[in-house]
Amino acid sequence: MRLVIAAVGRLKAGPERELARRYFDRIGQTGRGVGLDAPEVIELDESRARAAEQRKRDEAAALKAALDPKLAVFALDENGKHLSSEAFAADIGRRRDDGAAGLAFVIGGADGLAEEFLATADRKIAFGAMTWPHQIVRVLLAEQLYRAATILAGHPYHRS
Ligand SMILES: C[S@@+](CC[C@H](N)C(=O)[O-])C[C@H]1O[C@@H](n2cnc3c(N)ncnc32)[C@H](O)[C@@H]1O
Repeated sequence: MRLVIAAVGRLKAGPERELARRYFDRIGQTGRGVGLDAPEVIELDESRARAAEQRKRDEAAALKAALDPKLAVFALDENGKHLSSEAFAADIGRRRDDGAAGLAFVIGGADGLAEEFLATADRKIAFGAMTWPHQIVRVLLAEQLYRAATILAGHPYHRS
């Protein structure tokens, strides 16, 4: 099953990019045995519109255009649902078993994701109630996807 990370904003060369890449590589290795592909990353430029609402609308349109409509959309949003790592892994496993084409995990830019985009997402997931910078969210997501792959594989990385 495809795993796509779509982000508004580019991750510059540096520690966050390196760490996310390290987890993506590990997902490629562990995921192979449990039917999960190595994540594909799509990075989109932030809109340069003057008004925040317009920037969010532009970014939502760019995300819609960039995402394969066959993918289920998991929006990362601080107002989303708090999930345990086991529940996150179980959801991914269920969708894989149901024959889903793939999942797109969407991270907003400095203004966040537009309400209209969030309203059409299949799931909204929060990594806690606090607001994180998109670079950190990408690393958190990479680690949780790796953890999910290890949970599905029965690998001892995750200890509950
Ligand atoms: C800097 S935050 C956006 C800021 C915030 N929405 C606002 O308008 O002040 C950038 C992106 O990181 C992700 N993000 C930040 N905190 C998060 C959290 N606690 N849980 C999940 N995603 C988060 C979301 O995708 C968000 O759109």
